[in-house]
Amino acid sequence: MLELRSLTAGYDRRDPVVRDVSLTVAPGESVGLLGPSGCGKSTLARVAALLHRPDRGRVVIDGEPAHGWRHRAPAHGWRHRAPRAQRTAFGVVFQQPRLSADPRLTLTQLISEPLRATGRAAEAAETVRELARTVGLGEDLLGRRPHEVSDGQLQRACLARALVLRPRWLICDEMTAMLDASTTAALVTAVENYRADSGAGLLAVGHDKVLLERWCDRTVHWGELTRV
Ligand SMILES: Nc1ncnc2c1ncn2[C@@H]1O[C@H](COP(=O)(O)OP(=O)(O)OP(=O)(O)O)[C@@H](O)[C@H]1O
Repeated sequence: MLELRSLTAGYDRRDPVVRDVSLTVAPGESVGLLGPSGCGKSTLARVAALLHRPDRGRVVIDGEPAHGWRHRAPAHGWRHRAPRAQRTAFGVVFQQPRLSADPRLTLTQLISEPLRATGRAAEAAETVRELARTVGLGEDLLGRRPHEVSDGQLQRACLARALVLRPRWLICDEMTAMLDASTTAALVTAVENYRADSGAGLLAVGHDKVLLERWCDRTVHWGELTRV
């Protein structure tokens, strides 16, 4: 179970963008979270994936409260305080692949980066080939860098990277917002194939009601999440 309990979060403690929001995703369940632009969906998604520390409230992962969040450490860049088992429980895909892909890496390096970071580089070659097939990325593209591929191709690589550690929870934040209909369908199918195989739960955040209602077991609207 992924439980977001009474979360308050934002960028200014005096004026949080997420206020007392609660949401639960059951194992294997897919939940679509709908809301207008700027309401705080991305912020909530980042808190859920342990990338942004909430001001108040808890994230509870399979009964275990989250212990730490990613934070910026002076002179060290980003550091993660959550235990590895908790942070690798999540695979996250964001709206803009170019902002979340290091331009110096080839797609193979990009996809396998979480394996290298967790001491599993030896598995990279085979796993990347397999995942490239899962997300519909031709092998000829794997040696290219982000500026040499399209947004859709790069987003496929970002999805492959999100799946590489076989997370129990997937958080897709407007994953397909800038993509055409056929790439959207391919990415949604890749996520669903992975979920059917792994039993992972999904929180898909977006503003496309038709897409999320078709994709997910249930959808909730931002306005329903705040306790009254
Ligand atoms: N890093 C940041 N620093 C300060 N304010 C931010 C930051 N990121 C987002 N915000 C503000 O927080 C509010 C919520 O933003 P958020 O991205 O969570 O909304 P959203 O619902 O995901 O919007 P969209 O659908 O447009 O992506 C907005 O008013 C935004 O300007």
